[in-house]
Amino acid sequence: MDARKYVKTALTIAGSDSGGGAGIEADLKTFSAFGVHGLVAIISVTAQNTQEVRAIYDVSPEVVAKQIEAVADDIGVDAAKTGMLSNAEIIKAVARTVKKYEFPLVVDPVMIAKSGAPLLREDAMDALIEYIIPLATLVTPNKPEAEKLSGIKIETLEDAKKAAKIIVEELGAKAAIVKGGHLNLSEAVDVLYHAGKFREYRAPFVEGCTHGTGCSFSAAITANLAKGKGLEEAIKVAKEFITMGIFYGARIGKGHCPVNQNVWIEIPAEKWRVYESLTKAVRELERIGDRILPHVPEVGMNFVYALPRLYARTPKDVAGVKGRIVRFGNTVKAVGSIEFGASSHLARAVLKFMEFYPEIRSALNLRYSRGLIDRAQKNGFKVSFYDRREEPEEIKAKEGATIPWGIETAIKRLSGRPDIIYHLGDWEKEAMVLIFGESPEDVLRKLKMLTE
Ligand SMILES: Nc1ncnc2c1ncn2[C@@H]1O[C@H](COP(=O)(O)OP(=O)(O)OP(=O)(O)O)[C@@H](O)[C@H]1O
Ligand SMILES: Cc1ncc(COP(=O)(O)O)c(N)n1
Repeated sequence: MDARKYVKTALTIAGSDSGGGAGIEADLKTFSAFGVHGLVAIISVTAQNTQEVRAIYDVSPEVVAKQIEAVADDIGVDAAKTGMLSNAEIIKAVARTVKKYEFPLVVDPVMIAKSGAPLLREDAMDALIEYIIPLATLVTPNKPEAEKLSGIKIETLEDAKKAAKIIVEELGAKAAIVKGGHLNLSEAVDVLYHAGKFREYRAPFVEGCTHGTGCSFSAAITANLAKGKGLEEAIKVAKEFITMGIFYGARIGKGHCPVNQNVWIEIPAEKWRVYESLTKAVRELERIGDRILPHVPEVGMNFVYALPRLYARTPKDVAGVKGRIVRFGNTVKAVGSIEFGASSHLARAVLKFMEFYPEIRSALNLRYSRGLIDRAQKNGFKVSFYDRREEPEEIKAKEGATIPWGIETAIKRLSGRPDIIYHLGDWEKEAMVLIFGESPEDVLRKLKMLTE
């Protein structure tokens, strides 16, 4: 068995961005996110950050060609993309070299960086059109790039369609997708012209980070082509990938912050870690159920664990026990399975806590008793509380606002991070003790100390 055939490879022919947001760096991270081995031919070194491009140093056309040949001859290329190509001599060398091989080629016709710096010389535009576009399996221009290539002004979706068609029928690309990031529409719509037909890809406009969107989007398409997906399917996956990457963007630097390519694998991986860890802890809780029994509230107990702070935004990002944990004979039992979004109250308590202390991602609730609080204090835990009778009217009137208000009030009351927050209840509201910790294991450790 030759295991090598299970590893797919994608090549990026592009410039390096020292800020790690766009170019070669964005492409490699994207390839990794899709489980594809990344290969590179660096055409230029840029000294760049989120605010500006400070210097550009182009690699010689011969060395660019040699990089492509070195990897294609030995390793093999399942799909390739181009990004920043900088000058006409590099463009000609790239065209001459890729022609010798048969891999699909995605062309991202990078012209100007988000920060405003030109990444393609004015006099290289004709070379791009003459030598590179006809070799493209797909061209991925944004609005200004599509205007330059097609020669028409783009304001509407219809204009974007016309431009995509011109790039295919007049410039000789196999397909073109005009991206809607710079179009003033209500959604981020990209229009593909392929095999004589149009297809639209839509996603909501999201707030986040957009440096390197074009690079990551075209790299995601390339990675999926390398994995053997058809063009339209590869674009569909790339569109999902880029929307998530923008939404959970890496908020670094003082200028345009970069897309977060890690999200694609990090969220599923973290979800699994959370699930495994909470499952183990709930099992342990059931094992020591006899001593927990007296502390189970009338409304039942829950045990929650949130995704890391960057990904924890709503109760859907927090795992808990469906149907809660209840008294059962002489022990306690989880009613349902562990699911994300299974808890509302406790999940909102943890989400609020994480705004102050991002490392505290887990919590469990017990019935209040003076004895528990005394033992907590004896064990050296930091204890705080809130009083529902002090809740402002406007908070009371807002659905779901009491718990976040309570947690914030309790945290601000104390100097330092609480381990435990309690409240004494109110009309028809049971008094409760909440134990917080970094992980379910940490919460269990505290719980054991309180109930020994
Ligand atoms: N705010 C946003 N929300 C959702 N999708 C977006 C947003 N901005 C851009 N996109 C999408 O991201 C992809 C890249 O499009 P964009 O037009 O930003 O490319 P670009 O200008 O070449 O990117 P860059 O120059 O930053 O590398 C497209 O699918 C586009 O629709
Ligand atoms: C090396 C390199 N390649 C491409 C871009 C375009 O990305 P953006 O438009 O997001 O700045 C860039 N800034 N740097």
